[in-house]
Amino acid sequence: MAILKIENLTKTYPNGVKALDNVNIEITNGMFGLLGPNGAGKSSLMRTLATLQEADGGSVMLNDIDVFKNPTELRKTLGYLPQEFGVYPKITAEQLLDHVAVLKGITNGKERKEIVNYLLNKVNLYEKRSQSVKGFSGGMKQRIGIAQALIGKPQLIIVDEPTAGLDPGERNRFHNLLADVGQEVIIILSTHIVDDVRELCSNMAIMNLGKIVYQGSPITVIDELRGKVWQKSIERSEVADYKTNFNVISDKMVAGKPIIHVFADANPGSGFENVEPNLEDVFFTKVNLQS
Ligand SMILES: Nc1ncnc2c1ncn2[C@@H]1O[C@H](COP(=O)(O)OP(=O)(O)OP(=O)(O)O)[C@@H](O)[C@H]1O
Repeated sequence: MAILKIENLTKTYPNGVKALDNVNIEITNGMFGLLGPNGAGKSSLMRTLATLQEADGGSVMLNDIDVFKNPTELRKTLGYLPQEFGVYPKITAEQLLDHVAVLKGITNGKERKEIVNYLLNKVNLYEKRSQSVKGFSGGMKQRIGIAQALIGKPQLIIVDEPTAGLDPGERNRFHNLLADVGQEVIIILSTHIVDDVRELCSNMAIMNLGKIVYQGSPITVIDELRGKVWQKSIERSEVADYKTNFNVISDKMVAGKPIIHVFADANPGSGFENVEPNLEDVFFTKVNLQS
């Protein structure tokens, strides 16, 4: 079983932005969701774990590998799918995987061919292996991206905002693929899409303004909110007033009318009804009410 221990991680950019503010997380096998709004610091954390940028302080251990002291060791066992997966203009799917396999130190040509074919099949792109990756759809690009991340049997796989820009069908296929990669390794899924985490992850953390504001299972944190989320349909002109007078978690338009969710220990007033909390409520409670 793999364990990733992140301790007291800090990073302040030269412009003064504190992107990582004493981050502590422990992650074991399976899919771990890192949820946060844009600018929360997720990419900074992912890039630091992938040894693409240095932290100012703190430590990261993957089993007995000290990631900052021994980045080369970490890279041997890392699969990384960055937010923007850039590819060379003319390269085919097969050539791309072969190239990454060379970079990961698989020097034997026959072995490389076997791995490349296995992965092309696994991500359902074998038939497209001779096509230029540049012309792939968003979903196909993400699947070839995960295939390259799987080369070399990594213990830690990091995927940064993998479903942004995918249509629902592509998103589904990508989810199935991630779930299929299995429970053998640590997969960190960084996203601002609450549904991605709800559907895939047994453990998660919520990040905001460089800090971890929650870590645990989605189910536990939903249980903690039970009985405390109240819903009311109001007029558009009333939204600002309600935001001033109540702990409004979120407001959403349903059939042209705003429906607000309010956080309160007891019924906040007439017209409110208690509703079953969802992960989106959790996310907005942690992000909006604590910052
Ligand atoms: N190279 C950099 N120099 C200066 N500031 C940066 C740099 N990279 C990120 N930031 C800032 O650090 C904060 C965290 O950014 P980061 O990209 O890590 O967040 P994020 O949660 O991944 O957001 P997004 O989903 O938008 O990528 C933001 O305020 C961002 O503007």
